Amino acid sequence: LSHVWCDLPDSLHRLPVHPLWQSPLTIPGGTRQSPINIQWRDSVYDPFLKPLKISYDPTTCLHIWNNGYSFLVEFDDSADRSIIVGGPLENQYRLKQFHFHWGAINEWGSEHTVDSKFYPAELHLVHWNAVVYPTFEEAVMEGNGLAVIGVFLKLGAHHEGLQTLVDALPAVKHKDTVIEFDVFDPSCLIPSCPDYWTYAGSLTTPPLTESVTWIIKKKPIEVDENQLEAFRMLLFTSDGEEEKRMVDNFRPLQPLMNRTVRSSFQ
Ligand SMILES: COc1ccc(C[C@H]2SC(=O)NC2=O)c(OC)c1
Ligand SMILES: [Zn+2]
Repeated sequence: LSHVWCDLPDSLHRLPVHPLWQSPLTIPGGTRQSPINIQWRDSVYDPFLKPLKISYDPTTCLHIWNNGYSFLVEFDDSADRSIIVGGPLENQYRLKQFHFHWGAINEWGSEHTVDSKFYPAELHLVHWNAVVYPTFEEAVMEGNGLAVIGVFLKLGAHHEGLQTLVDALPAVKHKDTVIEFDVFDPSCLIPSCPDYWTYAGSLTTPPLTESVTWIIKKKPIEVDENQLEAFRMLLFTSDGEEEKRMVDNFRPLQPLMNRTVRSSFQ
């Protein structure tokens, strides 16, 4: 795919939301692309799925960074201090970063859909298999390299835990800005209900590699309108460039192809 990216005129490469990224493009020959629609009635209960065990150390939190696609909260992943284990996973995986995808309006914004319904936003907590692979970059290229927990956000009550994050966003309004963010426990963003769906998929931004075990929580978290609006005030563009609001940073749905979505619940 790298040849596809490099033979586009530079002007195209510089678009904040790369048309190829937004297109229904799947990796040529890709058989496990993400995101997908989760058809509840087609998911298969797997009694052998374990509960997902989440243990994050809030002091591993490093900074918030606007990378021009989303805003990322990054963690110190130099040791097994913030990890997940169990669920569909064979190994434990280390937390590297979390970020969100959202829409310009509340009618859409999530990457995955449930019975073709969009949520206004979706949280992705990105973990990598440091048991088997020496670096994150290598894990990104391997079928069992990454595990991403997806959490849907729905419009409702104010979310206290999210607000500490929202209060920091004006400081990372522009692409390539970063601020220190040194104590945050992302488990406050994960519903207490243990139910999830899981399937084999991919990154949803370039390099789109098919290295992600997706764990999508059944229950959404509730956030209020002001908190969603705070996401929409971020910019794709750098300071000094013509402002483009950071909205609709989600990839189109990809074909399920020969995959089954399993559920941890009946
Ligand atoms: C070079 O490695 C990468 C590149 C991009 C992402 C972020 C993608 S993947 C996802 O779930 N959502 C996103 O926006 C990544 O995350 C694991 C890893
Ligand atoms: Zn994502």
